[in-house]
Amino acid sequence: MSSFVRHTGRYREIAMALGRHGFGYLAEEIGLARLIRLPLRRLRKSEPGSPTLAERIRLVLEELGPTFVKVGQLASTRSDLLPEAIIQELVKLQDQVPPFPAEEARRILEAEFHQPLGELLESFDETPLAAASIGQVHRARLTTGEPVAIKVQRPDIVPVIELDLDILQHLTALANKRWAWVSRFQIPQMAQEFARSIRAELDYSFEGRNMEKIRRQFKADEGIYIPEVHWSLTTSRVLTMDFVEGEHLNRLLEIDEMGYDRKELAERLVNALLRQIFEGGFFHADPHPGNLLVTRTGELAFIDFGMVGRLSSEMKDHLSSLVIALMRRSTEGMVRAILRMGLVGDDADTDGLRQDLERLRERYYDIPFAEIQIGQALQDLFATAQKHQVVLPADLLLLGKALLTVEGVALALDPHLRILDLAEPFGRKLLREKYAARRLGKKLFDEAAELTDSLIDLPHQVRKLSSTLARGKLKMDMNLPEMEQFLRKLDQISNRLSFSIVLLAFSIIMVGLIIGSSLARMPTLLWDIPAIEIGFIVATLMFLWLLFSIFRSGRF
Ligand SMILES: Nc1ncnc2c1ncn2[C@@H]1O[C@H](COP(=O)(O)OP(=O)(O)OP(=O)(O)O)[C@@H](O)[C@H]1O
Repeated sequence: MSSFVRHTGRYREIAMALGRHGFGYLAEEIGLARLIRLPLRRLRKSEPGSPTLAERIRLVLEELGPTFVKVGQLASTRSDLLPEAIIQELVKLQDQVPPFPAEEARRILEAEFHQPLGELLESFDETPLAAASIGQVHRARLTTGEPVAIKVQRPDIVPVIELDLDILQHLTALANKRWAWVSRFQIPQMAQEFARSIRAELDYSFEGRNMEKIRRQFKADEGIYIPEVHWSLTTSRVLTMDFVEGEHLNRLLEIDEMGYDRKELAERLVNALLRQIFEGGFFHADPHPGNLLVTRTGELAFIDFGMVGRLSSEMKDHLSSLVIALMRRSTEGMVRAILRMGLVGDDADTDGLRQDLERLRERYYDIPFAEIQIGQALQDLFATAQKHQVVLPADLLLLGKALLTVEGVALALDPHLRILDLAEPFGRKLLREKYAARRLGKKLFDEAAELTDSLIDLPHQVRKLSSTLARGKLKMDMNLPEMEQFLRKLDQISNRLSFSIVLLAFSIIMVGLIIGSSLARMPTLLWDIPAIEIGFIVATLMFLWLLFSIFRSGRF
């Protein structure tokens, strides 16, 4: 409320922009017009100039400046929440801002490093290479003669963005009170999440650290180049890094003229992103052609690490289940993996989700596996999840978006690229990690897969059950034969689990004893210790007893 009193002017700008594009009724219904005492006729008088809802949304965001443009760009990754038509418009959002004067950039550099520019740098190009909403990039030379790119933040951009983020939070809260769908679509949480990532972009040292982390991963890889950060000339408002001399990856003609093998470049690009995702668990989340260059020496360079994604080991595990399900073309498996990855709302329609996934599976069925475009397939999956109110974690959507973007760049370089061929070794590694016990043989492997799946699913099921209980919504409509079947299954799982644990313990003891007995033939006689013999007899008896009781129960 306090930000409202101090910043009525900005609230008014927002209400007017909404009105100009035909959304005056929103400002009216959440009570914004009343708060700022704006006559309703001023909100209603203008007819929207653009025909579609999606276009009008983009125009409002563009008009409201950097914070809203960033919010729109982030929202464009939420294909789980927003319809495709809106996403298509949001991806067009560009920061169309003029550069700020070089004089300002010079002043900021001198203020940050407490030295005249002439002492900090050998030279500084006054004309920026590029200007965006948060900052602009200048080419310069260090006193050592080394060429660098210096990203300088716009003067006073932080308070402007902070104010907009405050206002956005206030308006979201008002909307949340007014409409039930606002919380159903998780809009307040989404606004908070966007605010967090926009704040992270405001501190360039975060970007520097992201860049370093990925640079470390590719240190030994001569084909991939991540510029080095110059920390002595880096702060939250200034980022200094090696200058990358090269061509952006969408300059196909120039790339051909330089004599590079486009097919090999495309493969290298896809591999580099897959390595970031699956090996590092930390990836460049915005690999559009403006952020990818091929250098004069043929390396593939990534720049702009303002937006990164992380793949936690839990998510990696779920993703591998999804990969298995996709490979087996199993709708059930896909449903299970998606439900585990996402937040399932009360009104999630799992039957509808299953039916739609079945349709999706049929659509992909005739396409040879290696020709499936993985980024597009994931987008289709996420959109299907969205349709049934399954909200997926932001990092997973960033992953989908990054894959889709790279797929677009790579296919422009080489239209015949088979992305799944490149992804296959990573998928196989994921599976190997998931079922490390593979060498125990196929039977045990399958059993383990099933068991792991049931166990992994347990926390989710328990969470679901406890929230249902908390809401007092548990309906006891299980009849007795079903109950009996359920208990038998539970018994079976616990017997298998006990069997595996005992088998493991027994094997460890046996190995210990074999080592022990070979030691026994040596001069130092450990074998003589009677406790070990007694332990062996007890373990064997316990093992036999457990085997007997499991087989007697007939539920193995
Ligand atoms: N290390 C570099 N070497 C050469 N050019 C660079 C370097 N870093 C940035 N640039 C140039 O500046 C442009 C903008 O940089 P960058 O994408 O990092 O800025 P940004 O403010 O995050 O912009 P956006 O938000 O539009 O992605 C790049 O497209 C590139 O042309």
